[in-house]
Amino acid sequence: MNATQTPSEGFDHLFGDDHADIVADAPVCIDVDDVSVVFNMASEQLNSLKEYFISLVRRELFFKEFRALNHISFQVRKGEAFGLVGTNGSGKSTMLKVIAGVLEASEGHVAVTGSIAPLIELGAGFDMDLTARENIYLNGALLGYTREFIDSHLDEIVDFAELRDFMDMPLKNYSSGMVARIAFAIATITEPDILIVDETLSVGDFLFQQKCERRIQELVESNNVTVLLVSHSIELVERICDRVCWIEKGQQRMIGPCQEVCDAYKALGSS
Ligand SMILES: Nc1ncnc2c1ncn2[C@@H]1O[C@H](COP(=O)(O)OP(=O)(O)OP(=O)(O)O)[C@@H](O)[C@H]1O
Repeated sequence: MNATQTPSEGFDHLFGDDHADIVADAPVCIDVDDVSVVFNMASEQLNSLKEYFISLVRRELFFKEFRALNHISFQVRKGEAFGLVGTNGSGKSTMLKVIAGVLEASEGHVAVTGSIAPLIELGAGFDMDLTARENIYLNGALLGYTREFIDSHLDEIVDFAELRDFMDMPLKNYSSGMVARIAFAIATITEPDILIVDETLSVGDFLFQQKCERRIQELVESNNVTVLLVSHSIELVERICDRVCWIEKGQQRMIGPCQEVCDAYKALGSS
């Protein structure tokens, strides 16, 4: 399937390996239908908030439109591991934010069935002044967990993150890798319907990255959890994903079986 195909066309024959075959008949749980995202950006370079307001009051401030996503369409089935690849600034995170409901599409629609655990922006859903323990409850509540549920799973979360000695330290004193550990541990303590993983894992050390990858693989193998993965590690995408969508400079370049799309994407480097 290429960028010009509609999402409902030519879908089923694209699955290659065993896991992909298993989920090929599952119901669609993410339907991205002709989505565009347009950002308004100030057309002049303004150096301070003061300059901005003066220009605004004088009606001298003009905006130009920037299309971060241009008519993107794809469907993801329940239990599928779906990757998004593309070079820097191509719109992958923007796409994830629209799916997670953090950002509204300027045009088109996204329909999502099920609960989402979004690991998109590191620290989103956390209060850096609170301790890690307090943040586990705060972030857990945002993911829909009750206090009783967190109480009974706290040890498991802390053990997975391997940060038992740091639970009463404010999160602002954590390194980015430590924040990622807490965020990943909370998000995957149960099986969310949809797990969205952006570059969150890249700040973790290699041991923690391996642990997260194993956990993601377990969730994928359960056939119940849909995983949406954005990573610049093409090897990680190749290991985890069934299908991949390549978005380049806001345009949908290619969608299909993981290896096929990854090979085409990697060929960018040799052209
Ligand atoms: N709030 C915003 N306002 C204006 N432009 C934005 C905003 N958010 C993103 N953009 C722009 O949209 C484009 C796509 O950004 P996005 O973060 O989705 O890319 P990406 O593919 O995830 O990039 P990377 O691989 O570097 O993380 C970029 O040019 C970025 O500057």
